[in-house]
Amino acid sequence: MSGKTELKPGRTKARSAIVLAGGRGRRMGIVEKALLEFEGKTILERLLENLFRVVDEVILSVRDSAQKEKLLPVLEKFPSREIRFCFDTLEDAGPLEGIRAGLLESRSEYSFVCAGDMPFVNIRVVDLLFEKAEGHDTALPRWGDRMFEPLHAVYSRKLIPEIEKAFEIGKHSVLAPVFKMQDVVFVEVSEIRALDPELRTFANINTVEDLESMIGSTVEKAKL
Ligand SMILES: Nc1nc2c(ncn2[C@@H]2O[C@H](COP(=O)(O)OP(=O)(O)OP(=O)(O)O)[C@@H](O)[C@H]2O)c(=O)[nH]1
Ligand SMILES: [Mg+2]
Repeated sequence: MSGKTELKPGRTKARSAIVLAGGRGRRMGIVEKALLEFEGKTILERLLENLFRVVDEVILSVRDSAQKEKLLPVLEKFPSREIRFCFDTLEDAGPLEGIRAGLLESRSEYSFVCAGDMPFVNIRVVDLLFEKAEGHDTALPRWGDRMFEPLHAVYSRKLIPEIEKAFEIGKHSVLAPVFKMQDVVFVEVSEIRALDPELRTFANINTVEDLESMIGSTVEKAKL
């Protein structure tokens, strides 16, 4: 473990992050959303910069090696960081397959999972989720009774067998295996708001207009 992270320099337990990037960005017209660029940086570069302030390694969960090649140039900006790729086994099975591959690759008991189309992930919120998850199975943000943020949560490795079981019975929703775990800690959005008043940490970009309205300027689409 590097021990170089900013928020908890003396931390002894390794932390990983899994960035899901294997989607096809269909709503945007098939683009690599992680490579959308604004104010001189891609979403992926922003995410890596932020995440490495609180985790020791980042796993990029992609669909295949062709996609890996497209993301590789961003990694050149992080020469001393531990960044690895993992690949889907099931094709087009959605984020749950990406999470499974990521957790299998992770060297830590706990991993923060986020979507690769979240440009504003807040490291203090990530740190809070790791703290809440410690000694439990997951820390899952919750809005009121029914809405959750399963693509912005900390999971223990115990999720892997639950994902396998979900696939066996044809379930692909991320929440299905999460709710099979015994000890889920819910983190209320009101608590997260204290660290990130506008809750930008959860913002994900599904259309170019989403992003342009958030940043108030135009966005460059990466060519495929
Ligand atoms: N590894 C992996 N990641 C995925 C897969 N499907 C979606 N994701 C990722 O999960 C996150 C949430 O997915 P969506 O917002 O639906 O993204 P998307 O699938 O690229 O976009 P649409 O095609 O427009 O639905 C994104 O970061 C995706 O890259 C998949 O099959 N494998
Ligand atoms: Mg999305």
